[in-house]
This record gives sequence, structure tokens and C-alpha cells, in this order.
Amino acid sequence: MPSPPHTPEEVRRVACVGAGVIGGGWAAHFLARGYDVTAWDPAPDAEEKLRRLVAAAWPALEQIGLADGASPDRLTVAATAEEALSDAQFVQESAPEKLELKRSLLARLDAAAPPGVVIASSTSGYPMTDMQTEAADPGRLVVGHPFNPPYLIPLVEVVGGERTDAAAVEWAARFYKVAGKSVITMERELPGFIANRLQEALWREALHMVANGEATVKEIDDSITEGPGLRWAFMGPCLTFALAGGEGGMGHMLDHFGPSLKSPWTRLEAPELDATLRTAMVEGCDEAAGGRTIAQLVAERDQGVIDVLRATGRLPRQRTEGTDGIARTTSSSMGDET
Ligand SMILES: NC(=O)C1=CN([C@@H]2O[C@H](COP(=O)(O)OP(=O)(O)OC[C@H]3O[C@@H](n4cnc5c(N)ncnc54)[C@H](O)[C@@H]3O)[C@@H](O)[C@H]2O)C=CC1
Ligand SMILES: C[N+](C)(C)CC(=O)CC(=O)[O-]
Repeated sequence: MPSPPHTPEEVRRVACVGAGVIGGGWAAHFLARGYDVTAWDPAPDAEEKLRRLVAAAWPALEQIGLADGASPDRLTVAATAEEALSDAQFVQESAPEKLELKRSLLARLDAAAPPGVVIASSTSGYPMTDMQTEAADPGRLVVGHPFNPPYLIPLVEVVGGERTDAAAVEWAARFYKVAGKSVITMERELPGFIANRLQEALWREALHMVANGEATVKEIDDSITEGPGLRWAFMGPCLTFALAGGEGGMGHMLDHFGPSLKSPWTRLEAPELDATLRTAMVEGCDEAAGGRTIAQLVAERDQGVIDVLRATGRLPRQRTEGTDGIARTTSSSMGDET
């Protein structure tokens, strides 16, 4: 891979390929951080949906603080991937989670991007080794796995594949930090990375409980939001459980509860996602939503994440308000820039 032509700090133009839930969320994030964003998505209604998503996200982004000059007007929608990438300094791919599609798309993006420009995939779980097989320069392809919505949840998991250059992984990790994200750089590939491997265990059990009529969708959601979820926003599952050992910490916790790890709380393979389970999940979510639309839930979620980020000190405590009443920060509002 030729060296990236720009340092992470010099990047001004980002291309977002695929502009659905995550590509649109990335576009909103990069716009709010003051970048010029060019998006491409083959769907005929993609531009309209993308602009709607950015407009819906913008009030939350104004609340947490925009970079100087940030504006939704700096979003351009290109007619082809090649046009979108022609002068891109970083590329974020967020196309559907289908391995064959990712393989050929990443090869196409590699052919279109300026030499050395790093290309990151938002994949939720494919190892880059499996996706970079058709690219002429696989050295610049990395995974940059975000969390929904990418414009509010700080974490990005960064990892390369067997044929990725270490320099590209390092560059991407630094770029995401400069762009206001909180980064975990993984030394080795794991399907599902770290967070989705953990989330999948929870999700598999949730689906089993619904399929077997053991718990409702609402009970499952309440069990997390009224319980462990409150702790997880600021203390992960390991430290949280260390406190379950009282003054003896993790040592006592393991001696006390270790044997129960062998008890069959979780023991099941992934459930069959048949029509009955699908309907139960959809109807359960409709019931839990209690008449709120997706747009209302998105606004509620965004406000909830902002409140948690604020309460846990992860949003800047001192923000300056412009004459237009919009908060602006001169550095990133989330994540660690160092
Ligand atoms: N939805 C989520 O919560 C998260 C999704 N991801 C990952 O982000 C990626 C995108 O997922 P979503 O945004 O949820 O899907 P989505 O279905 O909302 O958006 C995918 C977009 O890709 C477009 N598209 C279809 N074919 C394409 C092609 N050949 N080239 C470029 N774009 C194409 C579609 O028109 C659509 O707008 C996936 O890899 C997924 O695993 C990662 C983190 C969270
Ligand atoms: C549902 N999902 C597997 C696509 C979720 C993610 O990949 C991360 C997230 O936002 O939780």
C-alpha cells in the first residue's frame, strides 16, 4: 500500500458509501465534526432518505456541539461510487451485510480511491480477511465497526485483515480519534469483534426466551434498562462483577460464584428465526413502543444517549454558545483525541 497521502489531522473530505441507517449516521457524524462529506448509494430514494436522516440527527448534534463551520450543506450526493471517491481522503463503506457484496464493492472502491487513501468497512462481524480477497490493494482495507447511531455512540472497533498493512490500521485508529470517536484497536481478528460477540450472547438468549414464551419483549428490555444497563453505561461487566465480591473484589466473586458458571443458564445454540418468532419479536416491539413511531423512538434514544454521555462526563462540560444559540466546540466533543 502506498503511504496515505494525508495525515489523519489533514483530512477534510470523507466519502460515505452506502447511506442507510449506518452510512447516513456516519455522514451526520462527519458533517457535525466539520468535514465535507460525499455520499453514494445506488438506491433511487437514497438521497432523500439520507438528507432526512441527517436533518433528524442535527438537533442532537447541535446539542452536543458542532465543530466550527459544520453544516448539513456540506453533504454532496454523487451519482457513482467513482465520483464519490475521486478526491476522498478517507472512505467509510456501509453497504448491506452480505459477504459477496462487500468483497466486490471493496474491490471497486479500492480501484476508485486515490492511492494510499484508507478504506474502512462498517461490517458488524465479517473479518476483513474474508472481505479483502478481490481488492488489488488489500493493504489499505480495514474494519471500522461503529455503533448505532454513529453520530452519538463513541465506540469504533478497528481491526485489519491478514493482508492489511499495520500502517493502515494505525492511520484509521488515529483518524477516528481525531474525528471524535473512542477507538478500540484490535490486535487480531475475531468474528463479531468484541462488542458484538458480547451482544450476540445476550441477543441469542433474548430470542430463545421469546420463542419459548419464557419472557416478553418488554420484560427483556426492562430487565436491562432497569437493571444491568444502568451500570454498563459507565462501568463494564467485569468491574461491575468485581464489586459483586464486596471487599474481596473479583477474587472473592469468582470463588463465591465461580461454580455457578457451570450451571446451565446459557446452553443453547442460535434459535431458528422462523416466521412465528419473527412475528413475536415484531409484535412485541410494537407493543413495547406503545404507539411511538420509529422517528419518535430515534429522537428519544438520541436524547437518552446525550443525557447519559453528559451524566457520565463524556460530553464537554464547558461549551460555548454562538449567537445563533448553537453549541460549538473547537475540539472533538466525544472520544479521546490523544
Ligand atoms: N444497523 C446497525 O445497527 C449497524 C449496522 N452496521 C453495519 O453497517 C452496514 C450497513 O448496515 P445498515 O446501515 O444497517 O443497512 P441499511 O440497509 O440501512 O443500509 C444499507 C444501504 O446500502 C445501500 N446499498 C445497497 N447495495 C449497495 C452497494 N452495492 N453499494 C453501496 N451501497 C449499497 C442500500 O441502498 C442502503 O441504503 C452493514 O455492514 C452492517 O453490518 C454496523 C453497526 C450497526
Ligand atoms: C444489530 N447489529 C449487529 C447490526 C448491531 C451492531 O453491529 C452494533 C450496534 O449498533 O449495536
